[in-house]
Amino acid sequence: MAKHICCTGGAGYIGSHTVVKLLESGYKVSIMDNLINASEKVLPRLKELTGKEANVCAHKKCFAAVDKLFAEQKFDGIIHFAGLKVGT
Ligand SMILES: O=c1ccn([C@@H]2O[C@H](COP(=O)(O)OP(=O)(O)O[C@H]3O[C@H](CO)[C@H](O)[C@H](O)[C@H]3O)[C@@H](O)[C@H]2O)c(=O)[nH]1
Repeated sequence: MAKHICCTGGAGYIGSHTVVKLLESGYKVSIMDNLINASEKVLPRLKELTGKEANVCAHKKCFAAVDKLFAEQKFDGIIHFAGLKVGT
């Protein structure tokens, strides 16, 4: 059975490229991203690029959606890309 990876920040720059590679490599992928610095348009592009569908939790600061994701899904690993840069 395919390993299941949760990718936080998976709609962002590095995260979305990682999701593409994971899907192409045969992993099952869940994306958790609050879209604070990403566009929803990225999400359908991931399927267009890979022909495979990620499970998406674009939670927009809805913590209940995050709780639901973790209650319903079992993950083999989590890759954490959800973060904001601080300007200098
Ligand atoms: O609390 C948070 C904070 C952020 N995010 C999400 O995390 C993702 C982070 O991705 P970013 O694209 O913001 O950051 P990256 O580090 O992937 O990429 C950034 O750094 C790169 C170089 O390291 C390039 O400069 C790129 O253009 C720039 O966006 C975003 O989708 C954002 O919505 C959350 O889900 N929750």
